[in-house]
Amino acid sequence: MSSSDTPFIHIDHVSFAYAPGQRQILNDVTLGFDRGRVTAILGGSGCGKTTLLRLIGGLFPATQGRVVVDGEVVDPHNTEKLFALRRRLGMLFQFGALFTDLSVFDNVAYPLREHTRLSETMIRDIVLLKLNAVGLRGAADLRISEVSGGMARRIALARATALDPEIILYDEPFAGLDPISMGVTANLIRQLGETTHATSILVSHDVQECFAICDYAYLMSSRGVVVAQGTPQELNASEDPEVVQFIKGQPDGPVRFHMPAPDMAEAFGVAP
Ligand SMILES: Nc1ncnc2c1ncn2[C@@H]1O[C@H](COP(=O)(O)OP(=O)(O)OP(=O)(O)O)[C@@H](O)[C@H]1O
Repeated sequence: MSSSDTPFIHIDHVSFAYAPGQRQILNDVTLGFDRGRVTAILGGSGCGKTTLLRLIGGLFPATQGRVVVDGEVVDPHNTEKLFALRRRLGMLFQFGALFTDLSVFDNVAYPLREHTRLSETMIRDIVLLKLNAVGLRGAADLRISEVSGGMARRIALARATALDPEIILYDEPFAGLDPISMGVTANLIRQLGETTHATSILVSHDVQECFAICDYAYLMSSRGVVVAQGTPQELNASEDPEVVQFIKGQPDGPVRFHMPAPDMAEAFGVAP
């Protein structure tokens, strides 16, 4: 969050557990997302990044605190408001989640057919425009089984932006991609944000890809707290050992590689 004003999307002192008595995934976290900016939420596996996206999308209520989008508190129990919020959201799921039995064209057309009453001629024009924006207009008639992983991610991007969302949530957009496809996807996320003025939030553990395209980033830890935040330049310059360890991908540092576990000898039932 670059200013002290209330941000467009505000996660305000949120704590969260999936069920009463279960492990607290988020512990009093506060994050802000400015309108029209690309903000990254970084952190190791299981630290609650996807959970944060679920709270923004109203899939679960915060246990404590509140999630505010454009001045409205997100309330999963208020179906009408939730529906209105979801119309403003585009979501790129981990690994794309395309319909494998549909063509590329039909995948991108899907949200338009589901959520609008546009004519097929209009839908065709929009789909081709969206595919063109990701460089895949020529692939419209292919089946999903015929496209590469990198292409699939771009098709998923075209689908996520089909309804011109104001907010786009990206869950691990670089997972499983080769370095070239990663770079292409990263640039597309930036470009789509710039051309549509969407507010983009991406969760990832690919630090350098995110730093290349984001305006601001939060670093979460496995304790379910925000350990650092700032522009990529600020975070790159940080001397905080936890930040340095995460950014440089070092195995040793304040964050332990091994989860707490019984002694090896004890676990294997052999005498020490
Ligand atoms: N529906 C659920 N019910 C109960 N626990 C869950 C549920 N979804 C996730 N969790 C747990 O919540 C924790 C945080 O998960 P989350 O998916 O938010 O992490 P993440 O940072 O996105 O991780 P990754 O990078 O591996 O996707 C994990 O320990 C996970 O096992």
